[in-house]
Amino acid sequence: MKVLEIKNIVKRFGGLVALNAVSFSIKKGEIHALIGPNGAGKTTLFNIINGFLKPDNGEIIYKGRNIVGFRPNRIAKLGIGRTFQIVRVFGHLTALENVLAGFGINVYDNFRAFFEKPVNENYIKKARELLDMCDLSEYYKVKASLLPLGLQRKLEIARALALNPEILLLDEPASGLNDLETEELSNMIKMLNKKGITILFVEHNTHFTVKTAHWITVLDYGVKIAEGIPEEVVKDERVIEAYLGSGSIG
Ligand SMILES: Nc1ncnc2c1ncn2[C@@H]1O[C@H](COP(=O)(O)OP(=O)(O)OP(=O)(O)O)[C@@H](O)[C@H]1O
Repeated sequence: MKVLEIKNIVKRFGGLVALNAVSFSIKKGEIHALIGPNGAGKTTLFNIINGFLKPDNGEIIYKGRNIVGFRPNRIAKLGIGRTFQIVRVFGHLTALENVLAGFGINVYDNFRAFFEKPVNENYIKKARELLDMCDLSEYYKVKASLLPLGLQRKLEIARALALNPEILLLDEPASGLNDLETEELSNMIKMLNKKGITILFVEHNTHFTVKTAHWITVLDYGVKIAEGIPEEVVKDERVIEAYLGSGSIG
């Protein structure tokens, strides 16, 4: 069953066609990777799915409706969460406060209210559960800026989970992580997926991608050039050529 359909998406920046009629769909319960050389259009597509950018053409179908034009907050509330290429945890807040902040507009009237209102015990309990799920329980009192990058990425995921997403978009989750952190993150993503969360991630790390994803879609210069199971996609001649041409094999 399709949970998200990307249909004929076109995005231009001036004369540059960043996405040229890209179509593919994400099945419920899968871990789907979106890969491609630098400048292929991956982040642009993420930003379109999340409502940060509006495409020039095409539709994003979620829960039976076209969400193009919806604001990012509305899309997040509908069930599509995300993390960013450059980690965006609140460095001056503790790990627990970061997850509490993730409950966001569902709990607080505005961001200031987060600091002014005493937090309901139930939300603290729920936030501790999310930290626990992301192997962060022992760090709940630690300021986010003091955590190593691998844990900051997990924290960003824990915060995104606060909105109870059906689909989680992860932008280069393994970027900057060492081998051990990368493996832990891969295991965590698989565990979240087993709990029922559909995952779409963008990644340059081929090893991580092949190990983690069930299905891979490949973009090159804004065009979908291949899709399939990891073992087949990495052998696809068009894919190898695209990466060799760019000089950046993951
Ligand atoms: N706001 C913008 N204004 C102009 N051009 C842009 C903008 N955002 C992206 N582009 C261009 O669109 C193309 C696709 O960029 P995008 O960041 O989506 O690629 P990517 O596949 O995510 O690359 P990377 O792997 O390097 O992050 C690139 O040529 C980029 O320079």
